[in-house]
Amino acid sequence: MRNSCVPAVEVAGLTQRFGTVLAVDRLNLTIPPGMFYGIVGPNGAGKTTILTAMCGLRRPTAGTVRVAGHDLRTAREAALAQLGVMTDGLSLPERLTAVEVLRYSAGLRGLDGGWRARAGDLLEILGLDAVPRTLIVEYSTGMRKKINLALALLHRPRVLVLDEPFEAIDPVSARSIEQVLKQYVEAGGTVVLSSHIMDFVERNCRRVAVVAGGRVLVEGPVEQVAAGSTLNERFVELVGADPVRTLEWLA
Ligand SMILES: Nc1ncnc2c1ncn2[C@@H]1O[C@H](COP(=O)(O)OP(=O)(O)OP(=O)(O)O)[C@@H](O)[C@H]1O
Repeated sequence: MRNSCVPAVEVAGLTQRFGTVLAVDRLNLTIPPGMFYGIVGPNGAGKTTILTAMCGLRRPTAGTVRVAGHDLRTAREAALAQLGVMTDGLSLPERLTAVEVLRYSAGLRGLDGGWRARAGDLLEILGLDAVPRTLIVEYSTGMRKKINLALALLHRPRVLVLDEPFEAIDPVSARSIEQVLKQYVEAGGTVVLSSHIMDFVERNCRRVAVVAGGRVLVEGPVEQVAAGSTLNERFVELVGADPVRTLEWLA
């Protein structure tokens, strides 16, 4: 049985330096299980860096990350077993087809035969079943995103970490992915995602963290963070948007 008291993800004092750049600054986040959680922020805010540390893809300068109670430093294997990850930085076996990649991943993870039915469902929902012979190397950006999502879900992880899941995804596929994520959360899974699509975050996420300069500006239930405006308006207000001066040379 899943322990509903243990946070799905707990980030404490997370700090990431890249030379002189302080990308994440002593960040704390606690994400309860069964949560649809959004991280938003302007370009360069630190979202990808936070999610990368959350998935154990980079060892942070300081701080700890626990996934379903397992510390990524001291119980890495147990923590990673709970995670499904979709981020652009992951490399794929380029000379395989979608089914072959999924079979390869199922083998690496030692999954039982149930993976085949799940793979079939995922490929159908994501529209990748229409190109069964296409190699990954021939995939478009959006198709790569979709196969990464299928790989992230194949082993039925407890926590799904998605960096910009809708970037380069067409609107029809985006709707399918949104429905899959909703089902996943309804079934008790936790989604943590970064996005610039405020409508999506407002529609689906129960809690949101607005980050800038590697720090959390505000965090809480989406309606509370939006504080009577749309999330988009509140975001602009929090992050600060200077008026754009007139560019005479455009005339
Ligand atoms: N590998 C790296 N080496 C050096 N600096 C990095 C590296 N990765 C990120 N940074 C810097 O860290 C800061 C945070 O970057 P990050 O990619 O996490 O932001 P982001 O919020 O995901 O931005 P975006 O919305 O544009 O994707 C930026 O100043 C960026 O230049």
